[in-house]
Amino acid sequence: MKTRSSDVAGLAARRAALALLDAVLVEKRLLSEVLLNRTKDLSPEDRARAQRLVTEALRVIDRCDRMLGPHLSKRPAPHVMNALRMGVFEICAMQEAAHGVVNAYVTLMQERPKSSHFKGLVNAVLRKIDAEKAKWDGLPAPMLPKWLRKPLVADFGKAGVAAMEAAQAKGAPLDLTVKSTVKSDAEGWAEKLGGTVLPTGSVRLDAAVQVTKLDGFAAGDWWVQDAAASLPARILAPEKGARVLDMCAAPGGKTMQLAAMGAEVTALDISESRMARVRENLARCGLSAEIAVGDALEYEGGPFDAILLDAPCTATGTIRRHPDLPHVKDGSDFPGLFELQEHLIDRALGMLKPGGKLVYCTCSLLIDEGEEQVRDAMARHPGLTVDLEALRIPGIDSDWIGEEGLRTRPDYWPDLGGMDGFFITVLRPGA
Ligand SMILES: C[S@@+](CC[C@H](N)C(=O)[O-])C[C@H]1O[C@@H](n2cnc3c(N)ncnc32)[C@H](O)[C@@H]1O
Repeated sequence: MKTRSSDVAGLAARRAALALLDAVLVEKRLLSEVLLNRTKDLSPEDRARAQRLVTEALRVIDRCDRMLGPHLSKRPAPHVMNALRMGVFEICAMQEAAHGVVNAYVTLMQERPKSSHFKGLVNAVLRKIDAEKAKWDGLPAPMLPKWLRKPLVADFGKAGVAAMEAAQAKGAPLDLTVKSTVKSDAEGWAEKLGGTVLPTGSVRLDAAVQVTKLDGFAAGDWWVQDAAASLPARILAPEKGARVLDMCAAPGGKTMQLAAMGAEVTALDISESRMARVRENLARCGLSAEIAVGDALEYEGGPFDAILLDAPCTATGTIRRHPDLPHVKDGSDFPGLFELQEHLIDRALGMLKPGGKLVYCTCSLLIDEGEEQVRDAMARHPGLTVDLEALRIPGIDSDWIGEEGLRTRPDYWPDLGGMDGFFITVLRPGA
């Protein structure tokens, strides 16, 4: 996706955003899989703009379709429909001046023979949308697709799911984990970067900042990590020198927390390419860990004082940051993940020293990947217990802790900007 010499300001980013929206909604590709490749010829500013446009539009695509519905007697081809959606999003949600938006999407329609004869439709519909943009604020919050909504309603009720959907539509702020575990350091960085310290110790900034330009990034004084994602390592809280296996480690946020706490960490992951990011992150932050690439189910190591198993999962707890996920997935690969989680738990329990602990977590909203996994593991491993006391760390509301572990949700901390959905527990094998 190249910038063309004839492009007016903003057109290159819009062209890329539209191509990315096509990739998600038509090709069913995750943004993380296509973003770098499809924006590689753009300037860093245009790439950031394209990413922001498509991500924010995806959060409210449902609302864009509601605005468009009355103006379309039949749905046009996907590329045209996506251009209309981007136009509605820019006019209604971003409050951009309509003439610039209309011109941009009409120009983009003209660039492809198959869409060029729809330029009149795009022009006419977007102008009508501009005339009725006041309706936008009254539209209901976007709903999750049925395949995901149904199991969530069964677990959290309709009101619970509606609260999560409202939180997901708002997006996510940017959270940092400061390298030191001393609270005053988090306060110092919050002051320096214009953020706030959250009850659990992360520093929260406005999401619109460019991370790599911030003070402390290059020096590795902190790294980006959602507040909820920082909890498993805070809960594991290793003693200095403890042998800890981070069993599914890449890209390494939790490895770095554990290493910064003084643990002797072995970071294991099946993906060589993702492991390269762990190496880079450790180097940037001046931290060290033993690196192992391989399948955790076949890994022969240990025994360990503690194991962190941040298992591969549906990532449904991160939809506020990854709004492409519900459009790309359909739930068909979920049972395979649940089975893998079960095998990984069994493997982890077999690598612990007597008296050791397993911190199991998933960035998922599904009970099958959290509470249900714990109940099943207890049935398979007589004597296995949940250490609920270990979950009671500063900033954690005791209402979030159930019999099987700690559950966070996107609608928690509503006044602070929410948090990712996670399930975290501490398991201790019997003697
Ligand atoms: C949720 S991510 C881990 C995130 C990481 N703990 C962090 O905080 O940055 C899950 C990871 O599991 C890895 N994975 C999947 N199957 C695996 C297996 N059989 N053995 C080891 N790692 C695996 C994936 O490559 C992925 O990096």
